Parts: sequence; C-alpha cells; structure tokens
Amino acid sequence: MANSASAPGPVTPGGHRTGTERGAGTRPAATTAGPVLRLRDLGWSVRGVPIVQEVSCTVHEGEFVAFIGPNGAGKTSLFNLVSGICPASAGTVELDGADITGAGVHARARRGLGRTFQTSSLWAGMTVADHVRLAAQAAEGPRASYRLWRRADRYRRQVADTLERTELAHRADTLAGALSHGEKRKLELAVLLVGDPRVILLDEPMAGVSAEEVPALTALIRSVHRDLGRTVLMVEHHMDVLLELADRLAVMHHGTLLALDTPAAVMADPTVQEAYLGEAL
Ligand SMILES: Nc1ncnc2c1ncn2[C@@H]1O[C@H](COP(=O)(O)OP(=O)(O)OP(=O)(O)O)[C@@H](O)[C@H]1O
Repeated sequence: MANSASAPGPVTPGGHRTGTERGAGTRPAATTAGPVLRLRDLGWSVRGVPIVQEVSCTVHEGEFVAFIGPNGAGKTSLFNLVSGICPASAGTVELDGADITGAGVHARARRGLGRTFQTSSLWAGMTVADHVRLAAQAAEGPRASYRLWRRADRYRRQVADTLERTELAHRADTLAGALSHGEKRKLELAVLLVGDPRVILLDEPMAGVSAEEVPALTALIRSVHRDLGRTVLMVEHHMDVLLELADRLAVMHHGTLLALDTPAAVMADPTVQEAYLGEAL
C-alpha cells in the first residue's frame, strides 16, 4: 500500500466516519470536518539511519486515529516529530493549515497540540490537585503567577472540574506516588486536559495499567474524544481497546506508514498481515 492516506469517509457531527476510502490515488470522500493535522513526507534520521520515513497522512477534526505496529516500528518517534520533541529531517507538519514543522514543543502546545508519554511523567511527592493546578498555571504562560493570584477561584473551579471529569476528585489530596497505574494515567490525562488541547497524542496510555483498570481508562479516553470532541491520535498495543475507540488504524512498519484505514479494512489487508506475520493482530 502507498505510504500516504487521507480521511476515509464522511464525518458525522460527533466526528465519526461512515465510509471508507483507501490510500493515495483515491478521491477523498466529502467530510463535514476539515483537516486539523497534516503530515507530508515526514522523516527523521539519526546519524544517517532512517527511523521515520516519508509519512504522509491527514487527520480530520474530531477523528480518532490509533497507531499500531511492531516494537521499534517508529510510532513514538512519529509522535515525537508531531509534538516537536524531535526536529524533522524531512517533510512538514501542519496544524490547522499552518506549517509548524519548525515550532518548538511549547509553541505547538499553545496552538492546541498536547501529548502524554509512554513512561509516567508525574512527581511522586506532589498531590493530584497540585499537578493539575501547576499544569493550569503553565498553560497560562509567563504571566501565570499574577493571573493565578487574580483568578484563584477560577483556577480552583478549573482544577475541580478537570479532576471530576477524570474521576480523580476523591484523590485530589493524594500524592501521585500513591496512585495506582490506572489513576496515574488518568492524572496524566487531567494534566493534559486542563491545558485545553484540541489535538491529543496519547502514547501507550494502557502501559503498566492492570487489566481491571483498562475498561475505566478506555471509557475515559472515549469520553475525551466523543463528549469533549477532541481529535485523538493514540499509540497502543491493546487491540481490543483500539477497536473500541478508533475511527481509523494507522499501521507503522520499519518507520513507514504501511496502512491507514478503517479497523476492518486494516485487519483484512494482506500487506498488514504479512508485516505482522507470526504475530496476532
Ligand atoms: N534517539 C534515538 N537515537 C537512535 N535511535 C533511536 C532513537 N529513538 C528511537 N530510536 C530507534 O528508532 C526505532 C523506532 O523507535 P520507536 O520508539 O519510535 O518505536 P515504537 O514503534 O514506538 O516502539 P515500541 O512499540 O516498542 O514503543 C527503534 O529501533 C529505536 O531503537
């Protein structure tokens, strides 16, 4: 399959697609939501070794695209390129039609792009509420301290609302280090959401989470996507979770985008099956 793809079908008001269209060379179906993120021939090499190669795709407002692929396929590296953690060696990243390829992490965050990481990025000795308060303050920029003082009530409400939405209100005064893995993932989401990003990149949010906690975390991510209407890109290995959440599956293999289509079409794709030879999809 060509290493390029666009939206597969019309988008309902909730952002969910109703049809399918595949790969480069096919005519994109009409959509009611415009493109929010566009990658063109995106690449990253380290000392001449290509890690991500010629990845092109378009993600539409309100869409949920899940990235799968074998270990080392380049999924996290692609997220690093999109979020600005790694500078692209080739190609471009566009957000809302603006070229942000040269923009840093904070500039991209200010434009509405947020991400979580595969490994936990919390402070064990800081409370749940303080994590969210600090993130709210950071999202305000350099004049945050003064604004925080002036708008203490608003911040209190914002933190309380975010903890309520992420089902952590009862853990507000708990130290992050005392949370379960699932709760830590929820807190990472809370820290992200308080900054009000429109496009959210989640890197393996189920990593380390116990089987009992997976359904609640899945439901929370679904509500962020559907109820809050956020555009979500997610790397995840739990196929059952992906099939429940994703409008489209993107398959990475050896740094390239091997396929991007509806889950059913991707699962039936012989190229994808060949790439996963011997591995359960
Ligand atoms: N900074 C770096 N320098 C050199 N090689 C790197 C660097 N970062 C990643 N790689 C290599 O790039 C390849 C892709 O790594 P990446 O973490 O993006 O894969 P992945 O698909 O996210 O894997 P996983 O599912 O195991 O998290 C791997 O071979 C990795 O060793």
